[in-house]
Amino acid sequence: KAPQTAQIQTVLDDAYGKFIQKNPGKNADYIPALAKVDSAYFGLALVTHDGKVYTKGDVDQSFSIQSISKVFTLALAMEEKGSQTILDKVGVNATGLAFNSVTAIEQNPARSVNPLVNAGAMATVSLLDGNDDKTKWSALSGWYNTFANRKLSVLEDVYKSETDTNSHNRAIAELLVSYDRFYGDVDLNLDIYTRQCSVAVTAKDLAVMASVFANNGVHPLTGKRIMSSDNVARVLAVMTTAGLYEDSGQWAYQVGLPAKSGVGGGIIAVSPGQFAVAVFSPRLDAAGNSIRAQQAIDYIAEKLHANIF
Ligand SMILES: NC(=O)CC[C@H](N)C(=O)O
Repeated sequence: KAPQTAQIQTVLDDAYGKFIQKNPGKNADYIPALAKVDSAYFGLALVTHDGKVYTKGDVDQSFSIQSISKVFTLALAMEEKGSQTILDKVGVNATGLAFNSVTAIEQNPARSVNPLVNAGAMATVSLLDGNDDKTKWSALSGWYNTFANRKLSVLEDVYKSETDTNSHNRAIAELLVSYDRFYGDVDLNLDIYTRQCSVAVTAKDLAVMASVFANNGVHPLTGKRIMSSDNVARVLAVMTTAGLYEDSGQWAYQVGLPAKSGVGGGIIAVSPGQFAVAVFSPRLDAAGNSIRAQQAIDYIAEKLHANIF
C-alpha cells in the first residue's frame, strides 16, 4: 500500500532527527576539493512516482554528483547502444572490490567489470555516441538535465581538482585499452567522465533524477517517457548488485533497495513504482559510501516498507 503524504514527511523528519547528531566517517580527500566541503550538511529528499516532492534539511546545497552520475550515463548508453552491448563490452557482474580497483580487471579473464565502478563507467562513456568533446558532452549533459528537469552546471573547482589528480583513473583506462575493453580516445573519454562526476546537484535534484527510475522511465514531473522500462529494470539490477561497491550485498541484505552512492556524499535509492530518495551527507565509510545517507535511507526504507525483497 502506498504511503500517505503526512507519513512520508514524518519519516523524513524523524530520519533527520535521528541521525543529525552523530556524524561519523570522513570526507573523501583523494580529490582535494572534496575534503573542503562542510561535513555538517545533511539533506533528505524524496520524490514519489507521481511527482510529489518531500524534503528535509540541506536539500538546496549543491555538491558533486560523483559516481551517482554512472547510473545516468549507463542509462544513456543503453538507450543508444542497447543493453546487450553493455553486457558484452563492459560487463554487469559485481566486482566485490573497491570502485577504483585495478585487481578487478586483472583477475577477471574476460576483463569484465560493471558500469558502476570506475573502469566500467569510463568504458561506458567511451561507448556513447559522438567522437568529439562537444558532441559527446552536450548529449550527456542534456541527458542529465532531462532527468533533473533543469539545467545543471559543473562545479569547476571539483572538475579541476579531479583533473589534476586522476592518474589512477587514467591508468585504469589505459589498462582497458590494452585489453580492447575501451572504445574510444582515452583523453577525451577520461575528461568527459571527470566532468560528469563534477556535475553540481542538490539532494532534491538527485531525488527528482532518480524518480524516473521509480516510475518505469516516465518522468514523474513532466509525464514524458525518458527511457524504456526494459532498460530501467536493467539499471536497477546493476544498482542492486553493484551500487554501493563491495558493500552492495550487505546493503541489499539490510535495506533491500537498488541504490547508488558517490564520494561527494550523495546516495540515491529507488523503490520501483513507489518513490526515489536521495540523501546528502559528505562523510564516508571505508568503501566510499556516505554513512548518514546509508543510515537515513535504511530508516526511511524500513518505515515505508519499501524493501523490494
Ligand atoms: N566513487 C566515486 O564516487 C568515485 C568517483 C570519482 N570521480 C572517481 O573517479 O574516483
